Amino acid sequence: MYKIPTEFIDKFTHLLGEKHASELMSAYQENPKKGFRLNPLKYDYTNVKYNLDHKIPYIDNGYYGEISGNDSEWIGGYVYSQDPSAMYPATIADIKPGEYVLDLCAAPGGKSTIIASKLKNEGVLVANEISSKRAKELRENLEKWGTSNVIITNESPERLVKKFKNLFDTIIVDAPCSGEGMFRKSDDAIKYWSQEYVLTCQARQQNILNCAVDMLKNNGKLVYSTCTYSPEEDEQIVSWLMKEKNLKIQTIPKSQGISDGHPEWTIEKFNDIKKAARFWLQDKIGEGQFAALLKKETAQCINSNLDMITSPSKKIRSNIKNRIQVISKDDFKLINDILHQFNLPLYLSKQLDRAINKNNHIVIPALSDEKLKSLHVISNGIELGILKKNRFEPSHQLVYILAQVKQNNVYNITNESDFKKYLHGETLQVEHHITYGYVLVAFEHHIFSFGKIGKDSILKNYYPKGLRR
Ligand SMILES: C[S@@+](CC[C@H](N)C(=O)[O-])C[C@H]1O[C@@H](n2cnc3c(N)ncnc32)[C@H](O)[C@@H]1O
Repeated sequence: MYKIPTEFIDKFTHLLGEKHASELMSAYQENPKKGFRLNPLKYDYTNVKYNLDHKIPYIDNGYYGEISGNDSEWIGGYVYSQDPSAMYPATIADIKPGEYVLDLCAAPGGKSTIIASKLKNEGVLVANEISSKRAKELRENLEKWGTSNVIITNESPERLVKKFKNLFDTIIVDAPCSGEGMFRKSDDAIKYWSQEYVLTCQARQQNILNCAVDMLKNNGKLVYSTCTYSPEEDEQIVSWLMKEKNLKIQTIPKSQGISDGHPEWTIEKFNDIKKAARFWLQDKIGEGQFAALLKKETAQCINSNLDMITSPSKKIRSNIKNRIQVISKDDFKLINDILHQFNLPLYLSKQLDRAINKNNHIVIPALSDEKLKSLHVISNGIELGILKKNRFEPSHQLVYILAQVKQNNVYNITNESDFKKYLHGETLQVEHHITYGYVLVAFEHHIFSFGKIGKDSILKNYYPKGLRR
């Protein structure tokens, strides 16, 4: 571990006093606290090999413990590894199915996977990430989670706000920060720390939040969180949101070990800043975290552009029709023949008539393409598969969605060595299998791929090349 900068130690000794600062500095020398969450969107999701005795109190399906990236649970998207404190911010807005939610700084997807679990495939989640490299990881994690109602964008907040004024019920800004709560996990966070960097982060956070507030609808909820301790990036930002943006801070549930915010670390000293939450390392419940919930209460009723998004005008509708190929009767039969070899989640069956053909990719969009025009959209809703000469090939994304309901057409790999071979891209010799054609492939009952069994009893490998290991 890198040496913690003296300037940082002095700053927190001044803020916390000798005793608490020294407790914090000692806690930096201990091992990070680990946690994981099970995925309630999957069928039989508690059927995992982990010890579930140590529940994290504030989060559904969250547990203290460690998982491995080689586990079938991880590979199939049945579990997500996450710092226990980092699970907290996405729980405080009490998101309900059907809401329009924006996760503005979303990669790698820790908060977005919680939001998707809460939306239960109803409503819309826009998961945005400014870095294109990190946006790819976000997509992989959200697909594995089995999300159907998500739009992944790779955009700056400034460009998003032009499209999405006054639209969202809830926005999460899990802001880029100086990472003082991550010193145990990341040497880079220590290496890059300086007071100047804290102030750079503060300015960036204000820019992001300026856009976020404009994208919230009246009465909308804003979650602001960081994994840092500096008041400049935490309480002072919340104070600025209250004073300059007129947002109202809300009471949030705090289980044992979660501390209050510090009004005395701001100029305005609003007593309500106490409603914010802090996770101190010395309280041993997770890594460092700050979170606050605020509400936008504007006097006048602002028209949201939600209507335009959900039901495009006649003119727009006809433009969309011109650009998107209608699925022909024959193609629809090809698609249906494959899909109906599996059990479909009810919401998917109900939406099949919304499927469109975009350059032979069969997609059920979460939002109309017209509204997303000019944004860099990485994915929008569900891709069911691709039409190739007189056949339909189901997409890998569909695997994770089908895993939400009980499936019968599954080939269960029975030993770890074959599991590894399949992940590597090899074919397998199957025994005693009566079905031919597409099957879902599982290990330890965790579905993670499609495969295709031929008359020669060979299971052809459909695990995507980009994921093979
Ligand atoms: C703390 S991380 C987000 C973690 C994520 N919410 C999760 O739970 O997995 C902050 C993210 O903000 C992104 N970011 C950096 N600068 C940004 C900016 N100016 N606007 C929006 N996002 C930015 C970073 O690329 C990073 O992925």
